[in-house]
Amino acid sequence: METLTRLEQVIAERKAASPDASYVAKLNAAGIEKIAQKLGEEAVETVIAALSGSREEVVGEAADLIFHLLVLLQARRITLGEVMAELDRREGTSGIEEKASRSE
Ligand SMILES: N=c1c2ncn([C@@H]3O[C@H](COP(=O)(O)OP(=O)(O)OP(=O)(O)O)[C@@H](O)[C@H]3O)c2ncn1[C@@H]1O[C@H](COP(=O)(O)O)[C@@H](O)[C@H]1O
Repeated sequence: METLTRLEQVIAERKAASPDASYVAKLNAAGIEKIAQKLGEEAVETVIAALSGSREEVVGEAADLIFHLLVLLQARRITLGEVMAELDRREGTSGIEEKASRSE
C-alpha cells in the first residue's frame, strides 16, 4: 500500500515535467484517450501473460497495469484514497450481494 501511495505522489509530481524527460508527462500531454488506450493495452498484455506467460511476465505486466491505472486515475483527478474507500465499503459484503446492490 505504501508503494502505491508513493507512486501516486511521484506521478503527481512528474505530470508537470517535460514530456521529453518524463513518461508520465508524455502520457498526460497526449490526453485521456491515450492514457485509457495504454491502460487497455496493458490489461490485454496482463491477460495474455496470465494465460501463457511465465510468473515473471505476469508480475511485470501486472506492474505496468497498476502503474497505468494510477496515471489514469490521476488524469481524472481521482485519488487512490477514493478507490480504497470504495473497496473498504465493499469489505464484508459477498461479491454476489455487491453485484446485486449495483444493479438496483
Ligand atoms: N512505474 C513506472 C512505469 N511502469 C511502466 N512504465 C513505462 O510504461 C511504458 C509501457 O511500456 P510500452 O512498451 O507500452 O511503452 P512504449 O512503447 O514506450 O509506449 P508508447 O510509445 O506506446 O506510449 C514504458 O515506457 C515503461 O517505461 C513506467 N514509467 C514510469 N514508472 C514510474 O513513474 C516514475 C516517473 O516516471 P517518469 O515520468 O518517466 O519520470 C518512475 O520513477 C517510476 O517509478
